[in-house]
Amino acid sequence: MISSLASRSLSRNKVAARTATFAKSLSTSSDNTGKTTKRSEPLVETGEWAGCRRDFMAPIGISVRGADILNEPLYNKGTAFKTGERDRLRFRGLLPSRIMNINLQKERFLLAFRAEESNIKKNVMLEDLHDRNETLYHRVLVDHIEEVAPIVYTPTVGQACQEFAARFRRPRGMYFSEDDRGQMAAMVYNWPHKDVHVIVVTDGSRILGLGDLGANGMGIPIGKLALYCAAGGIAPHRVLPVVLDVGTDNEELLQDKFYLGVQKNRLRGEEYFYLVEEFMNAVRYRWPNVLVQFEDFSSDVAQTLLDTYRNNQLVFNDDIQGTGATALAGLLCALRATGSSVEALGDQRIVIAGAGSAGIGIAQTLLQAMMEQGRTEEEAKKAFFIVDQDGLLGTDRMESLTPEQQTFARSEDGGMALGEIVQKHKPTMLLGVTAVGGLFTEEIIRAMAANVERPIVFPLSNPTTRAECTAEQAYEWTEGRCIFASGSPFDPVHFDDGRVMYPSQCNNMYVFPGLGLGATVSGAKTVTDRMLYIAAEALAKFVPDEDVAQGKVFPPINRIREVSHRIAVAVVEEAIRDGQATKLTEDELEDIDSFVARKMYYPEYVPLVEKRTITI
Ligand SMILES: NC(=O)C1=CN([C@@H]2O[C@H](COP(=O)(O)OP(=O)(O)OC[C@H]3O[C@@H](n4cnc5c(N)ncnc54)[C@H](OP(=O)(O)O)[C@@H]3O)[C@@H](O)[C@H]2O)C=CC1
Ligand SMILES: CC(=O)C(=O)O
Ligand SMILES: [Mg+2]
Repeated sequence: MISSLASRSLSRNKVAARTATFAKSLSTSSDNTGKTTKRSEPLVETGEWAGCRRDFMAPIGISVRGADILNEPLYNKGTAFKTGERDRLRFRGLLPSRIMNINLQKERFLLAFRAEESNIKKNVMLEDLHDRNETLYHRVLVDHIEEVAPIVYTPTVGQACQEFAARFRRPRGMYFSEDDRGQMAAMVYNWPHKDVHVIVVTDGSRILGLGDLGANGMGIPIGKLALYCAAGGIAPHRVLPVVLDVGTDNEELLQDKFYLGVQKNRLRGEEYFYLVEEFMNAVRYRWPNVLVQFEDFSSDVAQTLLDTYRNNQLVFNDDIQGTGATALAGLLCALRATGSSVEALGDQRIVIAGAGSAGIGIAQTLLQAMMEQGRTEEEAKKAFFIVDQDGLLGTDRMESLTPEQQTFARSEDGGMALGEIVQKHKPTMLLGVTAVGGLFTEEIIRAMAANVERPIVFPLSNPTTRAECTAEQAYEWTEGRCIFASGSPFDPVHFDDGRVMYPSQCNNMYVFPGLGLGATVSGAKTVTDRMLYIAAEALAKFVPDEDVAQGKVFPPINRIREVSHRIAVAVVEEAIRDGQATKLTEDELEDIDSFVARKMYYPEYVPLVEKRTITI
């Protein structure tokens, strides 16, 4: 598949183009918000990845005045404000005299951060920084993403959501509830930033594998958007986290006197969909080109919402589509690790435990990939064994299955339990998206290992407590033979004989930032299935053979900006092929790598000027 897709990609030598891009990207600069300006002298190469670092920054014109600037996290630089700027912006004397640079500020923050042992307290420290100084916050994320991602994202974000009300200090994002019906188009103007590019919205109904957390689910859009900025290069003033607060069916929250959301049972049926529709119209009214990412909606509404908007608005569902693309990339690399061709995907026997948003999203994406490789749908479907709480999806219960699940229902063995399926059908791949921690028992994993030399085991549920098995268990029960990737990160596993196993993280964080960047900078009108497929292909290609040989089937997290750049370029190219790219000029079309690189926000301090003194 990779080779067939490659032949369809734009006809140019990408390696040569990337080299040329580096030189070219150095002769333009950005105002740190993606706006580019021409410059006559090239910069000195910094040794950093092309497009990431720039030593010239156009000033930002701000309307905030004097001391208020210090309380505005998007502009605040704290002790890094230089003397001239303190004078010019009229807050000289309000900061201690010593002037630090961003690296020293970061060092100081990390010292305290690393001294803290509790991950949830680390999350609070980071959120406090987010609320004080966004540039420094994002710089910490960019430079230390591997260390910090598990704190702002899974697994710690799960606990942050569970304790959201108790830890609430300052608001971030927007909330829309039934009481706001009829007001939403006006309410969106309360958001202080006029150029929003990406919204991540949840209704809190299925937060990771933790169930219905209602309005406490706000932690998820905040965490996802932090990754959009740090990993995907979307500027922080261009993202908006949203909770549709339609109530909760979580009894504990309904009784909790400190719960911050609407304390009623969930809105359902027509009224629910009307509310979502009003929200979608409102955001589209103020920001016509905004990308809306649906996140952690329970499966009874997730597919319907996606189908309602996917063909005429710029939306995607991360749990269905982003996860599908990510899993496809990981499984293609896993095939490489077993010594098989990626074209052998359709020859696999794939058991997916979990038939909800993620399980069916993965199955649909794999099915599409097999068809790209030349299988018919009928042939490709035979590879799948999908299991829910009632066992294998079978044609004997078609009427209780969704249309998407029906595609994968098998005529034999309907209702068969997971363990029996593994014994009887000898799968080569076992994926878990059930949110049931420990579902992959020793017996199941040992049965996989008895049938296949290199079993592929992906327990993808989040957070860590919900993983179907741990990395240590999977490696131990397969004598180190399995290829392992999990939704939340696990540490390397050391065997007594000196071998070290490297678990990978298979999480949609590898896809959504680059996908969103590519879709927004190209001015795409919709997110097509093909864009997701191309994103998967770009991600899979990013993993070098040396890593694959060690069983690593995803790139290291600390290369996520490069991954996002690569995915965004591929998405832009696909948007062009598909006639979807509405924003690109001739110049930009000529060198897409450079264009995308220049659009990526990089967190560093830019000069600030009061708006009336300069026209920006
Ligand atoms: N790694 C990643 O990037 C991602 C991970 N996820 C994770 O995947 C998990 C599921 O998410 P999502 O699909 O949206 O959730 P859903 O609630 O939509 O689906 C869960 C599915 O698991 C099934 N299930 C529950 N218990 C069992 C069991 N004991 N045996 C077999 N199947 C069972 C449910 O069956 P039934 O319908 O019968 O109840 C349902 O089909 C979550 O933990 C989430 O965090 C999600 C997206 C991305
Ligand atoms: C990763 C993700 O999107 C989830 O667990 O829901
Ligand atoms: Mg999710």
